[in-house]
Amino acid sequence: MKVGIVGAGMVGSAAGYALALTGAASRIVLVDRSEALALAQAQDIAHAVPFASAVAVEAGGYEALAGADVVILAAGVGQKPGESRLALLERNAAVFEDVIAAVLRAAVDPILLVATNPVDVMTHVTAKLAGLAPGRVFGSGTILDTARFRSLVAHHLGLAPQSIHGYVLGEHGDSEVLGWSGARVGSEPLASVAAQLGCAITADVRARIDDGVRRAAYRIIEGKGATNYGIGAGLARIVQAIGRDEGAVMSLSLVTPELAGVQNVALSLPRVVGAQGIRSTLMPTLDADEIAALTASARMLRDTSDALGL
Ligand SMILES: NC(=O)C1=CN([C@@H]2O[C@H](COP(=O)(O)OP(=O)(O)OC[C@H]3O[C@@H](n4cnc5c(N)ncnc54)[C@H](O)[C@@H]3O)[C@@H](O)[C@H]2O)C=CC1
Ligand SMILES: CC(=O)C(=O)O
Repeated sequence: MKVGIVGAGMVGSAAGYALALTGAASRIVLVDRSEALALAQAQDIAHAVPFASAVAVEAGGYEALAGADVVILAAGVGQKPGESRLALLERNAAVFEDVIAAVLRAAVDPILLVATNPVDVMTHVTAKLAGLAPGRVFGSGTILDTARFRSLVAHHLGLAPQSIHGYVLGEHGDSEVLGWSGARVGSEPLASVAAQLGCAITADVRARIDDGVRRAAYRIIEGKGATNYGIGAGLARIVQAIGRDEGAVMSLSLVTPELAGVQNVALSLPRVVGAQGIRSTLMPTLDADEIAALTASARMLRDTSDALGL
């Protein structure tokens, strides 16, 4: 599978590296407005290939995206310390005006996978600019927040994150909703397992994990200026699910016709991913507080999209 990556900075290069290590792509093309950066990243990733899987890694202009099955969009600005994702919207929406047109001049009917923040509204911007079939334009959404949630719960219980099943929903950002009520460990409800292991999820534990998920990006950006490894791995995992036509369930952002009375809003819900992109959505079972929080998140995103005329 040929995968294009537009934006060869911290996120784009981490995605390329993860794709090379996992073998989720057979060909990776990096494109950036800085040709020198794209070339340097491609060469550096290519030097990992002898230790990893057989994948061709190159840099090029937009024309090099011809034949790409999936194009990851990671171009634009990231947050400065203390800055919210939504504060990036105007700058990154302007970048996408040019980027999406250039991608679609080269690649025929690709799947567009948006990582640029604020990822939900940027997914909506991309869907509108691209005009591709629903399901072929979607965002990484809360895949990273879900990974953070699973990691922190796993750490509290002393278990593997792979055995924790639960999703973060709504915005990839400050209004996101941790789906505590539906979270399970193996096939058992989280609260039951936590009690059996003597690691109850008290209000304090819950607040600490919520903060750890919701504020992770702010803390990491304070420390190293960007986040990249988690999202890079998440993007590669999504590409893998597309390439293998897996039917994997992941929390991803898609323009959703209606949620809790809010129309036409891009946000994350559990989505089923296969060769054609997102093939369906699974409505999660939530408690009353979670429904209220998800509705508020959807309304906020809809209001933000309104401001852009989406
Ligand atoms: N969805 C998620 O979970 C995450 C999203 N992000 C977002 O990903 C985006 C990229 O972040 P970083 O890689 O850290 O930033 P970065 O600054 O390291 O890389 C961005 C790259 O985009 C390129 N670029 C800018 N305008 C362009 C254009 N018109 N055409 C082609 N290339 C262009 C720049 O030259 C730069 O190399 C940000 O919006 C950031 O907030 C970051 C982490 C997680
Ligand atoms: C930057 C960002 O969106 C994240 O790490 O969650």
